[in-house]
Amino acid sequence: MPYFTIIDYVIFALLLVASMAIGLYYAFTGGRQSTTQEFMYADRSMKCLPLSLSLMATFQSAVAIIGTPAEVYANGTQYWFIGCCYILGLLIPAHIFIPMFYRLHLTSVYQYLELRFCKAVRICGTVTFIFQMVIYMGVGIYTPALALNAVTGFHLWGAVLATGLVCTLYTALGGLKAVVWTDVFQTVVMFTGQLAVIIVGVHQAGGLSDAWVKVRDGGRISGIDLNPDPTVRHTFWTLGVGGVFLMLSLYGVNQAQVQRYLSSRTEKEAVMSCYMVFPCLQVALMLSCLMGLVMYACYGNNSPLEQQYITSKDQMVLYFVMDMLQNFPGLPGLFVACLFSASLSTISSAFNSLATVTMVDLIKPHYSMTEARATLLSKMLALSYGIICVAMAYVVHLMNSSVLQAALSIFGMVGGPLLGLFCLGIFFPCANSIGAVTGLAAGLVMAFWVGIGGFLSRMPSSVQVLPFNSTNTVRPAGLNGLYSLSYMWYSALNSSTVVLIGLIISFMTGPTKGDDVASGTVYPVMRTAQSLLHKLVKLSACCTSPEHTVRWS
Ligand SMILES: CC(C)(CO)[C@@H](O)C(=O)NCCC(=O)O
Ligand code: NA
Repeated sequence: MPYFTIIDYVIFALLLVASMAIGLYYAFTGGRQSTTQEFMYADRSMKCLPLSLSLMATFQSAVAIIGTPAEVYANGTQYWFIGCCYILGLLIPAHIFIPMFYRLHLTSVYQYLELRFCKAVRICGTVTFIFQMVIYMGVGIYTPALALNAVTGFHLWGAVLATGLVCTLYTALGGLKAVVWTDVFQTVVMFTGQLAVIIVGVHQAGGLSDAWVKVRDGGRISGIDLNPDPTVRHTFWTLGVGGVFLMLSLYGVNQAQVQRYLSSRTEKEAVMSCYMVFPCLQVALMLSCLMGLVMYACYGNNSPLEQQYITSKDQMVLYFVMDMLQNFPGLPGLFVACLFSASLSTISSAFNSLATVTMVDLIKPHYSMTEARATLLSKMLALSYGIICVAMAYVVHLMNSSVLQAALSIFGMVGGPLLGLFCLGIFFPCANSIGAVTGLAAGLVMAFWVGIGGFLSRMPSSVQVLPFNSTNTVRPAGLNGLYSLSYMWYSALNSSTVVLIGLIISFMTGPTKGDDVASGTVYPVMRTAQSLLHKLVKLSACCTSPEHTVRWS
């Protein structure tokens, strides 16, 4: 078994110490985290560069660092096409969601649901979000610890507890300012670690051109797959189009992200930060896909998994790092720091946003309290979610699934219906509260039906039920067709279900009249389309008229 040197331990410890120091710095400077405005919204004074790095870091955890290379190693670069969905997936939040939420001056994104519908819808939204983030942070904290344990024998629960403790402390002490600035620092560590491993890996594979020949001959460079079959896991359509809905649920209506938009100094800066996520995400995606290719260049088809050095795909990256970097003391430590950086920046955002919604949406409306009291309680809430996170890690420990698919499925199954709820409110003025609640419930039922059905039907035991050789040729029919839907479509399916059912129920129970909708809570689709068309007509007239006037006058 590969081992860790003292330098590796020191680098890993430095990451935790530096993150803690940033937390302490923001606990004792500025307003000393004495108001909820500072603790939750960094006094609404953030600039766009740190915000954009933090926005990217929130949903980029060890899951992506470990899962993406494993995916690319096994199935080639098709997954890279998910980068296409970042365009619409960020433009729509930047021009529709952010301006609306910013102008409403919300205290949490779920307050929108109360303004547009009623208090009950707000609470349903909040509870759904809490459910989503609690599961996700369990995956986030468990993933790096498990990989480290499997490959180096590092104590599993020691790693979970150490990271959980440090992260909880700096989040509870330093508030959103600490969360954002540790995200910035951790992003730098994350990129550096990945880049170092890629460079050394290419070197081990015999240089760039050799590495290229190996991955090309191994068939790992995938062309664009335009197969319209929605059951194929990764095609351009599932990734580039299904992915847009995933991105909207994460970057458009997720509290962790909206909280960052709301904490920027100006609306313009909030929109800019969303734009700047685009290059950051592309770099992150590129690094993790390249890592998969480099792994293939080094191992070819003799994967350590096949040779039984490891027991699951998700241990591959760390095994590769320990295997290739044995002679570079410190580099394994740097990569482990990179893995944990990715996860720390995710769970700290989860703690802070969970504490915020619990306070703002569930507690404050029902109990009046002083500002000092509220701030103290928010810090206690952040601490409690830290403990819940470690407990969730144990729950994830009991399940057993590929981490990337697990995380993205959670986003689709719980985040998808939430996205649908917001879209129902924003784009359909006629939707009413009963429609919203029923729609959300229907979306969640659909999500768990298809999600769990799909999970069970892919279990090894049910594979044996199917006749031999027929799995590839016969398309699954009926319910099995639904169960085999690519997990990349979950967000789209579940959000559309909410909108559809929401509209049907609204019409049955009396649609909301135009005048009854609170101002600023509905996006004027028709008006925007008209003005866009108008501009387009004017523009084309401008381009063509000079010649025409010359010719015809
Ligand atoms: C959320 C996306 C798809 C955005 O590229 C990506 O960061 C990803 O695959 N994340 C996996 C989940 C995680 O890293 O925790
Ligand atoms: Na992260």
